[in-house]
Amino acid sequence: MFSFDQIIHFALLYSPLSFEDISDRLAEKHPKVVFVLGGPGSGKGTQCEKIVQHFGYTHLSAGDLLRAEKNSGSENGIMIQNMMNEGKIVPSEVTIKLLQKAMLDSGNEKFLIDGFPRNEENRAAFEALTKIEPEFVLYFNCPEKEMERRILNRNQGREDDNIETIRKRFKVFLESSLPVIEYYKGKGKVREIDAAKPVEEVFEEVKDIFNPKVPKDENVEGRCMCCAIL
Ligand SMILES: Nc1ncnc2c1ncn2[C@@H]1O[C@H](COP(=O)(O)OP(=O)(O)OP(=O)(O)O)[C@@H](O)[C@H]1O
Ligand SMILES: Nc1ccn([C@@H]2O[C@H](COP(=O)(O)O)[C@@H](O)[C@H]2O)c(=O)n1
Ligand SMILES: [Mg+2]
Repeated sequence: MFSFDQIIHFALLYSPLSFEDISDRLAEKHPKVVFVLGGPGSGKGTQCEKIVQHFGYTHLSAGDLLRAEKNSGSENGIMIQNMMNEGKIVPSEVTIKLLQKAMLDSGNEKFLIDGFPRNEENRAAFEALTKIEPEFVLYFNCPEKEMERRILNRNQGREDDNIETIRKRFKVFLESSLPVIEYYKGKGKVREIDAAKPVEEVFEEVKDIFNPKVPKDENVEGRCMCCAIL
């Protein structure tokens, strides 16, 4: 037998549901979304895997979804391949539809959306179509030289992990993605992390964000529980 989520998945794949239909179904789930941003190679995917293990989120990488769509032989495949090879940002409606499908498919309500929104068009379109406001934005800040070193050592067979495309991706990050981070800074939503440190040290900082320590109440410190309550 198929689960409710599987039925929704097939319905989305094989019927021309509008953005409004998909958005309504998603809104019913009241999803909790964290955007995960940072330059190419800053460690977004690496840290997302760890957050999933510790905090029960579903990780959705916009880049991974686009790569899967390209490989599926979809009508958008060639366009996605060309954009990725140039480090350019794929039109928002393509990426948002993939994200929405994946969110409905997951059966979860907590999502790490990695590598999205990548530009102002992504941000505004997602907000308009889904009406979802992120809980916060996790920003992995890392020097370009370190990101370049990491990507060139990644060895995952990604076609865009070559020095020519890497430089283009850095340029797009500076020109189009940083302004999105600034936008969310203006709303007090950015949690910035020093991503140049080793993986486990970065994750220590990440954990504090997802699992904030309860601050000690100075007035209560040093008193017994009954005095503290009084
Ligand atoms: N803190 C770290 N220190 C050293 N290497 C790291 C660190 N974090 C990730 N890496 C390595 O750097 C490479 C890039 O990491 P990852 O794929 O997580 O980056 P990303 O931000 O998702 O990149 P992209 O935007 O290109 O998808 C991987 O090979 C990963 O193992
Ligand atoms: N919102 C997005 C995210 C990604 N892309 C394209 O995918 C490439 C790889 O992305 P990663 O996050 O996996 O590095 C990226 O360079 C873009 O071409 C996109 O178009 N829109
Ligand atoms: Mg990644």
